[in-house]
Amino acid sequence: MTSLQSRHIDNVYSIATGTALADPAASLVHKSWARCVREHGLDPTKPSPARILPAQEVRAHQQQLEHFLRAARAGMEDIYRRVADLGYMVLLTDAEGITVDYIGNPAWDDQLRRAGLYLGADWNEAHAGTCGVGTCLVERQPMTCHQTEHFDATHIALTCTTAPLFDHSGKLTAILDVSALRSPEARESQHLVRHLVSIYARMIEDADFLRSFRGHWILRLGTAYGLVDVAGELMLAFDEGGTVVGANSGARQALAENPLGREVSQLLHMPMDAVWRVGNGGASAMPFAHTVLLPGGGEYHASLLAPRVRRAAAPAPDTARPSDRLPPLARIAGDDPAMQQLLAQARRLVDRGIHVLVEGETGCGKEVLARAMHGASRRAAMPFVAVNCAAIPDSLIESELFGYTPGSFTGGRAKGMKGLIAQADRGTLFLDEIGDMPMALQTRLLRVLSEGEVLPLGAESPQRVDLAVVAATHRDLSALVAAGRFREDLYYRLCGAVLKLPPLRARGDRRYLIEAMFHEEAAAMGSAARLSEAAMLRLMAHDWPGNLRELRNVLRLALALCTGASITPEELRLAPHRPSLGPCDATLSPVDGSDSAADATRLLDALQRHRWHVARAAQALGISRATAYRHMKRFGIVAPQRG
Ligand SMILES: Nc1ncnc2c1ncn2[C@@H]1O[C@H](COP(=O)(O)OP(=O)(O)OP(=O)(O)O)[C@@H](O)[C@H]1O
Repeated sequence: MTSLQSRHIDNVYSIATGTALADPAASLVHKSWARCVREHGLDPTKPSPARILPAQEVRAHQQQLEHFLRAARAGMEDIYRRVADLGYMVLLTDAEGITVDYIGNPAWDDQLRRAGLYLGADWNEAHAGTCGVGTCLVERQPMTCHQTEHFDATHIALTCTTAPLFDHSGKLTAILDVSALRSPEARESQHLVRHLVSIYARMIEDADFLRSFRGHWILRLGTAYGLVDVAGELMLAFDEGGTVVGANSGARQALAENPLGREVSQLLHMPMDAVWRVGNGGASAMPFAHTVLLPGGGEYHASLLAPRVRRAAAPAPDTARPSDRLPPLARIAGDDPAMQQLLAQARRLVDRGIHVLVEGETGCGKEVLARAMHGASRRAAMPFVAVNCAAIPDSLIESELFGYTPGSFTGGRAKGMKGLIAQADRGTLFLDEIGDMPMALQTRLLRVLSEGEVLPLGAESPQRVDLAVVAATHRDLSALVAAGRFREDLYYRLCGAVLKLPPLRARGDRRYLIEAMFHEEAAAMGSAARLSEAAMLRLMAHDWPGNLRELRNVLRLALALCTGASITPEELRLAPHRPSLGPCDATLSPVDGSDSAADATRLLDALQRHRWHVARAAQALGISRATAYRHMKRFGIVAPQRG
């Protein structure tokens, strides 16, 4: 033992046992010395050699951190390149203090191994005494343990600088350590190393964070505008519903409260559409950067990273607009406040086992909303089955919905048929025009919803079904209940939550809708035509009724007729606003006689022009097929017999 080691042992002994006064400046170290003696039962007079675990045990520790080690390795190699010439080596331990990776100069292999700066070395304070790794594990903050600050006299030649690494939930996962066998005596010589270790610890954490949440949306916030895309200091990962599922160290520190499970919009005090627009570029002059003020103070620039796993699996076509990358629900509206409120509500309902009723005028996007809720849910990969209760003749609706067993139904298929309800099992059942469902079937549907079982016609035992149900109506269902035409118990069962979709005339995001529909129509037609700004302005200013289908038809027609590179206002066939063939219910919304006559003529005319193809005629009129059928019934229009 050298005289330096003897003096060191005396010093540690007197401070750790309280016979000498601890130095407040070295309080972290002196606190640890006391801990080593009192809690870990270590004896400073008996230095012990470094403990290296056998290879098999090391592998078990490495396996626990398998994915993390890959991200860490890249960071370790990078930092090693910077410090190798100065005589340092780099090691990484797990949360128990076991060295799971290391990089050092192979020429010093023996010395490094003896000193414990080696793979498998156990640097837990309980065994190794005060040291960079062990004490950092206790204190959870970057630190330097320089030479005689070590507890064990074996280690007093070393200098070790460490920083803790945390996972997305704040759990300590590893310690990054940069150590040297020899170093200048002055502790200050390690300042720069300390900065480097802290920076690389954050970089490794963030690389691991980005890897872990590559299937999620990641909002990055940084104080330097030009750097936020490459190095967001704060990162929040969230799902399509806007719920935070991960936060990096920077975000956890800046946000004070635990962000996990909170809604990103609440946390940052910004509406969800503003969060999506960060990724979308919005109308901002700075396409990818937006400013966010954190509740606790501090102004940050933001950038939004879309999920990369899904994009790799289904690459977006070149023609995709930025909004095509948005989650399903965010895609259906622009910055209309009422729509944003409705979408926030819809997001909260997804995957909650609550049946949803969507109310809105005909053609205002009820099915589009239902599909988006399905797309945003855990059921997205399962079927979305849309049933238009008004379009299926009363005589068929029962067998279509519930299915039937072989031979149970005259005129049915020999093999029987799986009903639409069973087809929607584990997915979403969309019941459009629910107000048109016959009373007898309402009773059967109620049983499906309350018992989660469906009984096909002719079957003896029911089948279990797991359904998310979205029902839609353009009628006032509560009035139908009051009129005794809709079962009250079914009404309450269906409207676990009611979403009221505004009509087109009330929407303030027309530019967004027009762009979205134009893009879809142009892509479907393979057209490269653009919509001129003048045409866009004309469309935005038009006195639209409630129906989005009419808008789509105008765009489709303009694209079909367009001969140049862009569509001019003159190429838009905009009908003057007139009452369209609207809801049709004699008791609830009586239609004035003259309008009825005009409606009947227009409907007949459209049906004849489209050779009695009801769907096409309905499309030309801007109404749904179901609405067309209802009006046909109402006016007594019957298709001529074929053949
Ligand atoms: N957010 C949207 N973006 C683009 N197109 C939309 C959007 N919402 C609705 N549409 C279009 O408007 C038309 C009508 O939408 P949808 O069928 O969802 O309405 P609906 O209310 O279910 O109609 P109905 O009452 O007739 O059943 C469709 O062509 C649809 O693609």
